Amino acid sequence: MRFDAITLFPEIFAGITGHGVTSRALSQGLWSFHAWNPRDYTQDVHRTVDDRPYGGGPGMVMMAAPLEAAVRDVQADRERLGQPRGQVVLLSPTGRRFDQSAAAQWIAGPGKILVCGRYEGVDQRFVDRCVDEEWSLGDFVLSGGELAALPMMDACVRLLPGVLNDDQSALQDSFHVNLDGLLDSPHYTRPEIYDGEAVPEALLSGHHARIARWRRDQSLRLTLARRPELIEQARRDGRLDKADEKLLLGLQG
Ligand SMILES: Cc1cccc(C(=O)NCC2(NC(=O)c3cccc4nocc34)CCCC2)c1
Repeated sequence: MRFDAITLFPEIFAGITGHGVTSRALSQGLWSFHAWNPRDYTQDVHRTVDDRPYGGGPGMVMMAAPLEAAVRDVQADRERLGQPRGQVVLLSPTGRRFDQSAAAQWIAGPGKILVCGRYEGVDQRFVDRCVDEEWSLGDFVLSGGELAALPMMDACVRLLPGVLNDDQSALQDSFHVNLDGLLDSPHYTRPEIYDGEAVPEALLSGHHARIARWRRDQSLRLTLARRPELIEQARRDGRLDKADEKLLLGLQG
């Protein structure tokens, strides 16, 4: 899988290319990454990439020409290497909401060309001419599209075969970080007593059935409290057993 990013701040991508499982996967050739800076595609001495918005208003807008020139260069590079074209994605607050199923869709394809906006956004003529899809990380204000691209790329790379080892990928199965769509139960590690606080006794018992029951109960309690809609979904999917329903009945009264 190949990711390309069109970005004024390529160093931001060190967040995943330089650290952790995604960095190792990169060096193992399980995916590849190329950053392309629109500033390298300017013609003027000041290397201008932004300008004031027509119609007035605050801030600046990224100009179409440097962005388009960068995208065309990426496409030429992919073509030169005999790689498939790949969709041009604009990270944007007006885009489709990214989620785990989107990550699964993305890795099924040849790899996206991610256009990261800065300032107030990008010239619409660039969007109309070059952008195939718009995707959003969520409804909040960000300083740049890079800060949405990173988590999306991370979610995709983790799904690639060979990136995670077996037990890590077991956790990876459902995006609630839990095998059955509920929120994960609390985690503990050494020391057994931390500043006077002990580890729940069930986890020290060595009884696997008892440990599994404790973890399940904790997941149900936490999910009921924070994401009750996931309980309903699990119920509809028939993923709650009698013991689960008994506990929930006790909690919901
Ligand atoms: C809710 C809202 C409404 C209007 C503007 C903004 C806003 O934050 N505008 C600033 C920019 N935001 C994003 O790119 C961005 C933001 C949020 C999620 C995203 N998912 O992908 C890219 C994303 C656009 C150009 C530079 C950064 C946010």
